[in-house]
Amino acid sequence: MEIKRVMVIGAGQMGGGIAQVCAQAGFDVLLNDMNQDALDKGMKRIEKLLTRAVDKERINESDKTDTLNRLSKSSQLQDAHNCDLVIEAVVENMDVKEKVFGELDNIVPKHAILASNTSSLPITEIAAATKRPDQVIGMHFMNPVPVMKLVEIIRGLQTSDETYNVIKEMTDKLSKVPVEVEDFPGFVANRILMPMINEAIYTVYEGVSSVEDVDTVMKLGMNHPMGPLTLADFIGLDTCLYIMEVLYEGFGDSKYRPCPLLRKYVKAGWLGKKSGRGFYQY
Ligand SMILES: CC(=O)CC(=O)SCCNC(=O)CCNC(=O)[C@H](O)C(C)(C)COP(=O)(O)OP(=O)(O)OC[C@H]1O[C@@H](n2cnc3c(N)ncnc32)[C@H](O)[C@@H]1OP(=O)(O)O
Ligand SMILES: NC(=O)C1=CN([C@@H]2O[C@H](COP(=O)(O)OP(=O)(O)OC[C@H]3O[C@@H](n4cnc5c(N)ncnc54)[C@H](OP(=O)(O)O)[C@@H]3O)[C@@H](O)[C@H]2O)C=CC1
Repeated sequence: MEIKRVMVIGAGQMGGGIAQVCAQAGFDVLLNDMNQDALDKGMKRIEKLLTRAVDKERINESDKTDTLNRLSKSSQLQDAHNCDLVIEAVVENMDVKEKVFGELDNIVPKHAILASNTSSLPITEIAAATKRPDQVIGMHFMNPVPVMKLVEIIRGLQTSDETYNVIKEMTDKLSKVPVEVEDFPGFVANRILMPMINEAIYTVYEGVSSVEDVDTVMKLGMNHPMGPLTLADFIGLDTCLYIMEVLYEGFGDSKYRPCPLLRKYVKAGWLGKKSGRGFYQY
């Protein structure tokens, strides 16, 4: 099966990045969000990043124009009726994802593949919301999508070899590096990363050190490009909390309990960079 037309659902920080790299790789892309404001902001951000790439001479003006011409906005799921692949990047919530996949299953053509950019939720369960579980797969991009090379490809229990091979080939075309991962909570990336971020939050919560100092320790001591609390703000504290909850529930092990300070910040609406306040102010 050849993929030509792609819909990306959710015009947040991940959906926008995924739509951009797909359009840059030559695919026709529909960026979908039910929130018109998010859609407009997502498109503007893509344009800004492409302009920056032109300024840095990584692409030329006509690459930028061609990429933008391959991108369109969509506010209705029905627009997926002629797409070969849909990549979902809405909020990290199983009920919302199941609803989106259930609806998509009745809209997209028979041959279409449905992928989720979920960072931790079981692909097998998302697939069960459709009548095509063999054509459902996890395609977990890293943030910021245009910069990070990795894509975790997660096979659900019923994902077919054909679906896996099409998505692996697609990932290669996006100039990303695929790593095949089994369907377990948090996959590989977040099973390792998120407990580290949660522990950094506990370190502040227990008064061991300040936010700035925890970040400095990990930046200068371990050569991490960002300290864990800056990274948590960058990912989104809501997303960090949802992932910790998936790990905690999925493994039933207290070592994954989310730090109460993380819960408190999310309840306050301090979601990190995207809301203007998290461990830092933006
Ligand atoms: C939660 C999950 O499910 C999984 C995840 O994604 S976990 C998060 C994984 N990501 C990380 O760990 C990111 C860690 N941070 C980094 O690697 C770096 O700090 C960074 C790449 C984000 C920024 O790098 P930096 O050297 O500090 O800053 P800067 O020089 O401004 O940026 C480097 C390049 O990245 C680009 N960039 C930075 N932020 C960007 C963004 N949000 N979107 C697109 N491009 C971005 C810049 O344009 C720049 O490219 P050019 O040099 O070509 O202009
Ligand atoms: N942040 C990160 O670093 C990473 C996140 N992910 C995963 O990517 C997904 C998205 O995360 P992220 O981009 O950070 O989140 P954001 O909050 O930035 O964006 C989510 C977007 O999806 C929209 N949305 C929510 N529900 C629906 C729906 N039913 N239909 C259409 N659009 C909807 C939201 O609209 P509104 O604002 O109106 O709610 C918002 O625009 C999550 O599953 C997350 O776990 C994966 C890798 C890294």
